[in-house]
Amino acid sequence: MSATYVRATGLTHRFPGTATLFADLGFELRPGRITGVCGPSGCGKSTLLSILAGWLTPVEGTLAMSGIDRTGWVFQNPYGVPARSALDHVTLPLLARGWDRPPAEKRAAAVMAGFDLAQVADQPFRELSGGESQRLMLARAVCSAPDLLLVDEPTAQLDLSTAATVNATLGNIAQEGTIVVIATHDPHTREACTEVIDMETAGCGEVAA
Ligand SMILES: Nc1ncnc2c1ncn2[C@@H]1O[C@H](COP(=O)(O)OP(=O)(O)OP(=O)(O)O)[C@@H](O)[C@H]1O
Repeated sequence: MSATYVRATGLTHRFPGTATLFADLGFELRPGRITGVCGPSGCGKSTLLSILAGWLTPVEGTLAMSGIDRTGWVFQNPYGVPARSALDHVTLPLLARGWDRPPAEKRAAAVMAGFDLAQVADQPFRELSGGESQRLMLARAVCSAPDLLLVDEPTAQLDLSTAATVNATLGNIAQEGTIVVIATHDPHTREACTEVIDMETAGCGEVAA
């Protein structure tokens, strides 16, 4: 069985005509770890997630990956089908993976409970609060069983206690063997991570030559 990892070497990025966001960033991501991408607003956290997702090529550096067949992404802004129930959103990726509906709904309900969403399972997406919608996106991502899960600011819209539930659940997902990467400036989420990529020390704010 080959090892699963993501290894970044010398990652440097800037957009055309802008300052260097980060320079010579090196790190390794492994299953079971929960890695925080931390730093102030605008320092390039979402940009680094886009590079990890393969949507953006860094201006310098390399990304080596092994064993990553499926990448999940949970955006800062939740999106869903307004009239469809919350439970349906989480069941769908399981059906897409070949599960029958009854076990898929059972599994989806259990994952939703882990994100403190049991009470909104039958509500249409349009009736969910911002924080509920965002947690729903996390539950949906978990059910697509990614090897690499990229999460952008999961606790930005949440109160302290719900944020703690989300942080604990992300930790459980990592323990099940998923590589979890979280972009955050929430100090509590940072504490819940097993490793931290500190963008502030990686060239944030440097001016391009
Ligand atoms: N496609 C693009 N072209 C030019 N500039 C961009 C592009 N995408 C992002 N930027 C700029 O790059 C900088 C970093 O953006 P990014 O979204 O990665 O920051 P962030 O650390 O995730 O911020 P936040 O915490 O506010 O979400 C910002 O100044 C942004 O305006």
